[in-house]
Amino acid sequence: MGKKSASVSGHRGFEFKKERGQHILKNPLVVNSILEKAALKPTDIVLEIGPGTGNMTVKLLQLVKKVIAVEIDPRMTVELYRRVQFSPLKERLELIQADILKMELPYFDVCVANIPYQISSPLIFKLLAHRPFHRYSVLMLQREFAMRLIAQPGSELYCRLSVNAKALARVSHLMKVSRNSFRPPPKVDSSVVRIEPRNPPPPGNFLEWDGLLRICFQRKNKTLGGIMKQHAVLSLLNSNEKQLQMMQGLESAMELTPMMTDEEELSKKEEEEEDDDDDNETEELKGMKEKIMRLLEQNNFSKCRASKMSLDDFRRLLKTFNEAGLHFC
Ligand SMILES: C[S@@+](CC[C@H](N)C(=O)[O-])C[C@H]1O[C@@H](n2cnc3c(N)ncnc32)[C@H](O)[C@@H]1O
Repeated sequence: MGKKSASVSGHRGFEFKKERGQHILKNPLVVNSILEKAALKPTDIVLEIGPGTGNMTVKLLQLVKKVIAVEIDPRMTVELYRRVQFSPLKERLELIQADILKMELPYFDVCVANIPYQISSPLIFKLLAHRPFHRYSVLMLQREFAMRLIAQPGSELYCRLSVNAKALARVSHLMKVSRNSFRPPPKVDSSVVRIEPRNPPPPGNFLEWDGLLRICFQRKNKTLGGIMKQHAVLSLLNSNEKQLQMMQGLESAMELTPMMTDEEELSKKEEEEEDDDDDNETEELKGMKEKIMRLLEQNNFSKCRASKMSLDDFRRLLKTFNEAGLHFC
């Protein structure tokens, strides 16, 4: 049972839980409009996340071959099952009681969902990382979050999420939905967006890409020249560079020399540790700073600010660093 303040009395007497984002779409015109814009095919397998009491699910079942509905709240799954149990449409429904963030996603063609807003970000990236690719997702999101997803460079809402979304998907705004279309009404307005994964996905290591964006968007209006000379950034790039050089050295040593015994390896490590000199660190970071500033200057990045940089600018920035042997993870 949720806290009293976090629950609202609702459908058939049970309480809607705010912490589960339980805002039921009560306006059938909105449901119809979402489904029309979803342009589903009769052969589609649809993943619905958080079917709740099933207002959208019963309509989806009439349109497609199969609906896989994943709902965390057992009271909702019971309610949804009750609605379809005597209908032939029941055969098309696979109802799974689970936390969508903790389960392995099944195969699906399209995802259609009025999701709990608090899981928007991890859920979208989970959907985009899922293989095989789905055609697209049609999701109800908090309006401001939706606007961040589609924000363009220079807009106030442009952020790391906007760039990552553009890198991995084509996102379009489908419709606005007012808070009065839900029961209980949420405190924010909503928007429905269509998110189509880019297939093939962008090449490269996503963690490194995201690492670069995190740094650039720490202060999105500060110049890259200013951001990249921070101690934390210099140390990160420096230790990644050292690690990479060590691994490259190790690879060539393994190619050229016969395997050392464990004892030989241990004594070599001890010798190396004795040679280590902490005072070198500041000198190293100074060198790293000069290297980075030169790199930014030569490639016209020093005065750039993340808030105004396009997807292509960030791609070029990462390539510039990587070609100089510098990595963000
Ligand atoms: C905004 S309501 C939408 C209900 C219904 N689809 C509708 O439009 O009326 C979100 C639903 O997602 C469910 N939910 C919340 N967190 C979830 C999670 N992690 N995994 C699966 N379902 C979740 C809630 O219990 C709730 O039924």
